[in-house]
Amino acid sequence: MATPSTGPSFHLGAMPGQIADTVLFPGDPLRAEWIATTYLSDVSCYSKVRGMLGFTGTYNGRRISVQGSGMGQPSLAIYANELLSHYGVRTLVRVGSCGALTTAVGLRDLVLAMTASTDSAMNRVRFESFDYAPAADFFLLRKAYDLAVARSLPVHVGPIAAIDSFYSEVPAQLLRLAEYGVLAVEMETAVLYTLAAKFGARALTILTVGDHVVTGEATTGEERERGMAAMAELALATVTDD
Ligand SMILES: O=P(O)(O)O[C@H]1O[C@H](CO)[C@@H](O)[C@H]1O
Ligand SMILES: O=c1cc[nH]c(=O)[nH]1
Repeated sequence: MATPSTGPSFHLGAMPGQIADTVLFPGDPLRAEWIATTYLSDVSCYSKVRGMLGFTGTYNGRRISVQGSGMGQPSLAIYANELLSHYGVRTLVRVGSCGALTTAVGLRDLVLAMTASTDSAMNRVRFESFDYAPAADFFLLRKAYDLAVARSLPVHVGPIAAIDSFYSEVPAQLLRLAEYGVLAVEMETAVLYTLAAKFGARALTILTVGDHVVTGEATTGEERERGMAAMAELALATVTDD
């Protein structure tokens, strides 16, 4: 599907130029609104198309946008494609929630996703039988890790899994992934890293543990919408600390 060459893209209501080259990218559009209104100055909402809110403002003098991606790889891929190809975005930092797969990672800890395995068909279609390995931008990852350590945040770096089914029919598969060192599960990062690579852009996923697959602990919906300050502040520092 082509997107118009001028004017707004198919799924975002912004004119070219209204979106910054650096975008924070939460799944939840209300988390996007919370981050934008809490941390950015001179904020304007550039898109409400389908309720997938997007905002641009400034942070420490730098122009930053915050865009909801929706849940799952097909949804995120629509917005990532348009941000990268139509609006010239160069840096995407997903700020999401995840389920921890190991007791080494606690509720509310941060996880920086080094790689993202997936059961999604999106890359199988793209690469046919070849198993592509979606990976974070090394420099964003290193910056985020160093800043997290300097802030004494509970941070973990490692592989995650981006799976299509929140309500998995094969929970044993999550245990198998954990045996192979996968720290956490969410639903978007494999295609985010793939599309950033395709467009020569940088991407990183920073996650807050919102529930624990092993212990059954969980945060509230309210906290997943507006209680992820450490993650939002780390993401903003990562993209503005040169
Ligand atoms: O909190 P967000 O960023 O939406 O991320 C996680 O939460 C959603 C599932 O509840 C999925 O999108 C998953 O990846
Ligand atoms: O995708 C997700 C997000 C949070 N918790 C999970 O178990 N899965």
